[in-house]
Amino acid sequence: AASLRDIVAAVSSGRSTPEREIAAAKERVAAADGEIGAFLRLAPEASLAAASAASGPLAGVTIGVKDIYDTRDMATEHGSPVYRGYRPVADAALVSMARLAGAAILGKTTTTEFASLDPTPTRNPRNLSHTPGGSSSGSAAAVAAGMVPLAFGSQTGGSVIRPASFCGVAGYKPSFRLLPTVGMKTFSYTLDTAGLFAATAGDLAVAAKAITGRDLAAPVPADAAGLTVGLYRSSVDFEVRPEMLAAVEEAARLMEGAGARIVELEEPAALAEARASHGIVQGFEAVMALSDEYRNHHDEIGPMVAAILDDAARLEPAAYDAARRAARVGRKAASALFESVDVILAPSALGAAPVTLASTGDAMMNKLWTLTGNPVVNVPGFAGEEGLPLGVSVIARFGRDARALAIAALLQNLVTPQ
Ligand SMILES: NC(=O)CC(=O)O
Repeated sequence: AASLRDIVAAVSSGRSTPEREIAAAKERVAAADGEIGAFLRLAPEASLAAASAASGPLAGVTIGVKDIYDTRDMATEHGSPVYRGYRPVADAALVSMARLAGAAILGKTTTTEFASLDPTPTRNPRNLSHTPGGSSSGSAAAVAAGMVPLAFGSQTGGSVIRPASFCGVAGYKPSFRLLPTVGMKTFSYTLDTAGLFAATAGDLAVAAKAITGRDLAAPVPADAAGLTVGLYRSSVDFEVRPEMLAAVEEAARLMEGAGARIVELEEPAALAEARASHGIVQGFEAVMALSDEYRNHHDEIGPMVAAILDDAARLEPAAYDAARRAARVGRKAASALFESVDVILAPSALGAAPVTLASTGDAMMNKLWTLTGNPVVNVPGFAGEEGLPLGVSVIARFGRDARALAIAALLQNLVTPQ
């Protein structure tokens, strides 16, 4: 299927029209989604007709939106029976901004309940016996299957970068709060981050620029001359499968071959402690954010999210405050890392997608960077066992999203030359 940039070029040149792109996307969903299950529902014809007449930098670009984002024209159920049939009055901010940029919100994609851990029925398009990852399961799968060129996800632990890695697509977890989470169901209000999926890092940059109006589509360097790239050695690398460690090494070798200086970065203790504090921050805030659902619908919600809330309900405020202090110290340590390197390379997941639909995998490789708020881009194209994809994360200093996207695009060009 055509990439986002191909569609934008075709529509702006008159070779295609938004109406044709929307019809083609609907056909792709009808043809592929029966066995994948990425979409929950498609937008009403009136909305798609309005999008067919839209103009703007994303005219003709169809988007799959994770069903924790409010949509004015479709039910928004948060992956939960508690919200069955729930109809918001207004679009979430990011949805509204995408419509203003001319995009067509094609439909809602599956999410784990409240964007936590209870898996959806969605399958990995690369191998249907494997999980697509979570919590943005349908968004990653819809892009990986070529149904839509762009999808919205979110990350509180690893819910953009991990499914992007499992499904072999580019994923972007922006600097914390770069994209608004207004109208997106809250799980943890100091962690929840709106994110994007597309075929390539270049497509992500064009989408992010069009939606935000920020100059996030910086020119992609022809080579890595002058770049210093940190090869991150975390305190939990013993949990990473050898094939993923090899993929990160390959990414470093490719960058070195393109002129980068590679330096090994041992994880500072402050970042190991910050990673260990993520669960306490996440759970304590989720018990408050979901207080009504937890108390009035406890027996209806999924067993995994219920267990997380049961555990977190026992946390004392002092424990949460200590975890927040560790997070703040971690953010300072993360900032110090970037005094010596331009970007960091690290695993996007512990390995390839597990051969199960009963779990969406483990956020171990992602949750630190969600907590520190650094921009992360998953670069697909590394090959794991059984032909399953592996992704490598390009991580930049907080606020340097254009740099993260540009260097990720460079790495992607090295991994899979265009
Ligand atoms: N929402 C999340 O990020 C949870 C996960 O990593 O699966």
